[in-house]
Amino acid sequence: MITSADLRHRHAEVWDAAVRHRFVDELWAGTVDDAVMARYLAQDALFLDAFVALLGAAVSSADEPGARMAVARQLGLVAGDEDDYFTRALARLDAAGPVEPLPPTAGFLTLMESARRSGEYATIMTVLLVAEWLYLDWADRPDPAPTDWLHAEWIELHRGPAFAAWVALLRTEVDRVGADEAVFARAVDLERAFFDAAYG
Ligand SMILES: Cc1ncc(C[n+]2csc(CCO)c2C)c(N)n1
Repeated sequence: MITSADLRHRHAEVWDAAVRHRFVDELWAGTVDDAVMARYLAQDALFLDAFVALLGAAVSSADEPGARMAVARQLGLVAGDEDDYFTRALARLDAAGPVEPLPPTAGFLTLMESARRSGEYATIMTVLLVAEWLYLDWADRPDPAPTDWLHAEWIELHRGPAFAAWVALLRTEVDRVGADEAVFARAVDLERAFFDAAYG
């Protein structure tokens, strides 16, 4: 069975392009243009809603009580802290209005909906794994944090021991039940395209 480590290795080129994206560099440097940050976060709010639904599907389809409880705990966290950041960030950027999904967002919404409808725990967990692991990877730089809370908190939400433990759980689960490689590759492509789209 293919492991999460193999998958990341096989798709390293696109993975690394996402993790070292201009958006990530600028976020760390605290120099992301407000218009770029607003476009990114408005799209990510759409992403996040489908992501919460997908976490619900993972809770529902888990084949093991310990894993179900761990995913349910994470679902509660996402609905709390992360939602609070979006509310404050979008208000500050004057970007709280409704937006249409750009193509990478639409691609993610389709991928997540199809995983959710499949009810396949392995497929659902593969999408969650890419979304969380790739974010942990870019947020885990040793660089000093930017000073503006708008940038610093977006980094803080994606690193630290609790978030790393959640990613470790996703890897363990995907390694246990078997990853869906096509879904993994599609999700990595979409992560890179999602950063590109923030630049219009
Ligand atoms: C396009 C896109 N991909 C991945 C994430 C990462 N992510 C989604 S929900 C969440 C909360 C923690 O479980 C995290 C880290 C994102 N925000 N946007």
